[in-house]
Amino acid sequence: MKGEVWSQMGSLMATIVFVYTIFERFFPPHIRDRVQAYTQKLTNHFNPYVQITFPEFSGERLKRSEAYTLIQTYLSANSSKRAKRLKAEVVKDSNTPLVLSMDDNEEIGDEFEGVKLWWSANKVTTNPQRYNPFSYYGNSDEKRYYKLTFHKRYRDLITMSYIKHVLEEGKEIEMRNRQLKLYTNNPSSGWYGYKQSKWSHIVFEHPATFETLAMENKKKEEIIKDLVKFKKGKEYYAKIGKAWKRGYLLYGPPGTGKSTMIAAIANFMNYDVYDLELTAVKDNTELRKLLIETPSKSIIVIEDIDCSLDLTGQRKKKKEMSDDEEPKDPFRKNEEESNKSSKVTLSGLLNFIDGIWSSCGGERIIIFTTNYVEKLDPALIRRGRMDKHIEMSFCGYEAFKVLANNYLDVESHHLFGRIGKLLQQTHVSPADVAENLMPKSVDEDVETCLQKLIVALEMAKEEARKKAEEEEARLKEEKEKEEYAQMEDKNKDKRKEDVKGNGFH
Ligand SMILES: Nc1ncnc2c1ncn2[C@@H]1O[C@H](COP(=O)(O)OP(=O)(O)OP(=O)(O)O)[C@@H](O)[C@H]1O
Ligand SMILES: [Mg+2]
Repeated sequence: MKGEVWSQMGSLMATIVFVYTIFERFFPPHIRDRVQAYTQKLTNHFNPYVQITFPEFSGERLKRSEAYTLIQTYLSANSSKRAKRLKAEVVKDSNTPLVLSMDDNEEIGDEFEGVKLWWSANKVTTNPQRYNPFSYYGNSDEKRYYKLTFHKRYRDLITMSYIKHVLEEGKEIEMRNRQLKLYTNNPSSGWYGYKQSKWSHIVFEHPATFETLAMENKKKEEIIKDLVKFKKGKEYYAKIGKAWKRGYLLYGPPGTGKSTMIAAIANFMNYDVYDLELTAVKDNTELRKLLIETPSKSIIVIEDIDCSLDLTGQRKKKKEMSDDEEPKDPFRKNEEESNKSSKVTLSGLLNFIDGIWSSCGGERIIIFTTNYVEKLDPALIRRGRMDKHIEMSFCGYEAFKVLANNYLDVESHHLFGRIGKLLQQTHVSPADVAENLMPKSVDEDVETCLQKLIVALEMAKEEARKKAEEEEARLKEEKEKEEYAQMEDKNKDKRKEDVKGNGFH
């Protein structure tokens, strides 16, 4: 309350100044100036406290001040336990539906590096009679502001470090509490229409976490450590002179959890996901425009990179073929023309990943997924571009245990041993295992589900065995055919030789 006492003292001084100004017309100007200077000095002498105000709406009052909002967030986190009168607000796009902040005319203390300071929430009503029902702000003459009071001895510390700390902390809390979003790129034909933007979004509510992700523990921990290091790496990246970004390549057969892993990363990092559909991007310029709009703390995802445009050189071949033919159908011609103009190239993409563009915004993760890592251009996946290659493989015993825990709430069971052995002998994806573990009716208990999985695994094993046998038979047949052909060739040659020999004699 010390701050409040001094601020009241300040108001008293202000009143004295006010009284002086009423009488000012009775004094000649040079005496008036002197009196004012002395009053100011006197006030400063008695009041060693400095006050800074942060109004809710500054300037044209069109936009709520960002500083005010961040201070409110910071104080909400710190004040809701201490302040006695709180204000509850429903905040949009937040995980916490109700945000508590201190009410008008409340004051709370804070401490920074051992220095005490006070925050108060204030409101002034300049013209209480005038009420504007059309105003966005309700009563347009009601002005709110936060007031920070501290001893003038700490002026530098507070203005240089504390306020920065409050704003950063406020931002951090805001990021933590916000709802994640999943963005997808709009086709460029609609970019310039009414209210259209390059990306559209929905709330991202995927429940996947690293805990529910089925993969070997060692591998999982390695990825988590990598992510934590990246998140804390702002100074490090600045020091080594690299853009603050990291690239992951997730590869593996279908249903092994690549998309699930992306969701787990987004939830873990608390980043928005930008799912980039390359086939809807016309050319490199558009690609650049899209990527430049992705902000900090985001994950840019390009799924099935091997199927996206001419990154692997295959689409290019198709285009070259269609150049020679003259399409008869006018609609087809249009389609082919748009295909021709679809020119997102590997170098365009690499330029973004590596180039100066990538440094705009900072703190970004780029994830590519593919089912066929061997098809990708080595330039795309070399280290430095894709910093980490993560193989998502078939379901092993450890992964199965995670799934059993997720789907059936069991950590051990007498059937686990048998399942472990079968998993060693087969190649099934976690998606297939999960499908069998999921109870399909209320009568299915743990035992039934595990038995169901055993049957499925045995079938998969049998199928794999049959396939292997068929493959072996096919190879054997091919070899026999080859040997037969070689023998035939030899016989032919021999016959020719014989004919030649007969002719000479
Ligand atoms: N490793 C895993 N951990 C937990 N669940 C998994 C895992 N792999 C697959 N699943 C389950 O299987 C479903 C399909 O997995 P997901 O979509 O992540 O596979 P994917 O590797 O992206 O496949 P695709 O290559 O076809 O895109 C998911 O909804 C999830 O429930
Ligand atoms: Mg997928």
